[in-house]
Amino acid sequence: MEIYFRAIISLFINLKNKIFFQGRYKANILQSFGPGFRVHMSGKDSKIEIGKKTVTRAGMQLRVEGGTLKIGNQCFFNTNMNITCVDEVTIGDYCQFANNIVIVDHDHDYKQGINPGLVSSPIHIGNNVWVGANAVILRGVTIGDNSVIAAGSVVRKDVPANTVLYQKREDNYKSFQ
Ligand SMILES: CC(=O)SCCNC(=O)CCNC(=O)[C@H](O)C(C)(C)COP(=O)(O)OP(=O)(O)OC[C@H]1O[C@@H](n2cnc3c(N)ncnc32)[C@H](O)[C@@H]1OP(=O)(O)O
Repeated sequence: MEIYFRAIISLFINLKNKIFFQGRYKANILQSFGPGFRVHMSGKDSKIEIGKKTVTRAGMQLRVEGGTLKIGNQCFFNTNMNITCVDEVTIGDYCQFANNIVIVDHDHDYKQGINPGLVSSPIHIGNNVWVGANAVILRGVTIGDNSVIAAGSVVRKDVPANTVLYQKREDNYKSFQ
């Protein structure tokens, strides 16, 4: 029952976004958007394309300010997924995203003093990529097909296809008794 309810809500969300953002928002009608799915778009060049059968849990936020965001078919986004795009972000088919993931394709150009501009570069995520909880994917990164990003990683460099990225941390235990 819930699946049909979600499909109907998603249809309305798509319709609202299509009317509001006109040709700049394209999404297949077959989606299952969770509560709090939000699209923010500013700038006439902003574009969002979403393939079919996207499933999102609560709190997915897509913010595009002059860039292009493309999400492929049959991707799953767990709670609190957050994508901010001023340049280009592409996600392939069959990708799985865990909770609290941030994808951001720009930095503040902090070396330029107060109120700096932005520096940006595209992010490309291949097909069948699994991203663990609390990962942050930074500008300029390409993640190859079938790769895994371990929970808590900050992805700053390209990840080859068919690999697991994990960033080792040391566990330290100090007794207080
Ligand atoms: C839609 C959804 O996805 S919902 C489910 C969400 N689930 C998650 O977010 C969980 C994500 N899972 C992980 O991060 C796991 O730790 C995995 C998948 C990376 C483990 O992969 P495995 O191949 O089994 O790795 P394994 O446990 O053998 O660890 C290999 C090494 O990586 C290290 N490692 C594993 N995970 C992490 C991590 N998240 N951060 C840092 N280091 C890690 C291990 O300590 C180990 O180091 P060692 O070789 O010095 O002992």
